[in-house]
Amino acid sequence: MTLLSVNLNAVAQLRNRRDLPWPSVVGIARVVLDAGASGVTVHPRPDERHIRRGDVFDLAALLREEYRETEFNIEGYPSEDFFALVDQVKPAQVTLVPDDPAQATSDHGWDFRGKGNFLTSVVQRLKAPNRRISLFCDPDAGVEGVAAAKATGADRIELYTGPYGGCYDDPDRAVRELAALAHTAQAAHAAGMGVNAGHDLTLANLAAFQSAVPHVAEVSIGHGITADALLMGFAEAVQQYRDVLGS
Ligand SMILES: CC(=O)[C@@H](O)[C@H](O)COP(=O)(O)O
Ligand SMILES: NCC(=O)COP(=O)(O)O
Repeated sequence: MTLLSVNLNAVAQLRNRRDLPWPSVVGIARVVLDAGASGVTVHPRPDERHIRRGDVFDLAALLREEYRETEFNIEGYPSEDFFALVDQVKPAQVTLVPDDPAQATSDHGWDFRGKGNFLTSVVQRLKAPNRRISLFCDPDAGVEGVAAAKATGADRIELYTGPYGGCYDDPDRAVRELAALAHTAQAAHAAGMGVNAGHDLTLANLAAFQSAVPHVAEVSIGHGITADALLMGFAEAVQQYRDVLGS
């Protein structure tokens, strides 16, 4: 069984088109949590192109007051602003990504060997009771990359599934991407690390991913499920993704 955390970035980006409060990020969070999502994910980027700091605090209050059994996952680059936000919000999970502020989206995992000392100090600074630290991880990190990730003291890796998601019109490459993801997931499990996954997962590619890649505890999905929700609504979309995940 793999849990589903719904990323609300795309909802916030739609809201930001106008100086108006809808669609409501908190309102959609309620819908997806009521539909059985295990939590919500946000990636507050420095330019606030989608999720704003206020959204983070509003969502933290919602989960603390109304959805105590669910998890808040905050993604971001470990800047001083990010540390301060995490200290104030105290999410259940922090997912660290090596993103430059100018990046259009997250498109690579950490260089665990080259940034090992940096990540070790960051993980130690973020460690707290009831908080999990996850590191964004390239699909081909393999045994050596996972060993370097483990050495930082992080709890989990998050498999970057963007290259797999981009194979929607290339089934042969999709098989190769899944093999790399499965190898790294197996290595993480053997090393005693938890395995998350995310980026460009969709209803169309999730079943093959779920069949091929072992030990995945949680997927965080935003862009694809939002596209589906425009057609079927978020409650139905969450149910269909959960049906595939068995959660
Ligand atoms: C880390 C990752 O792959 C996504 O969670 C990220 O949140 C995508 O960011 P954008 O929604 O800004 O593309
Ligand atoms: N960590 C991946 C995530 O939260 C959502 O990524 P995407 O589904 O919006 O590509």
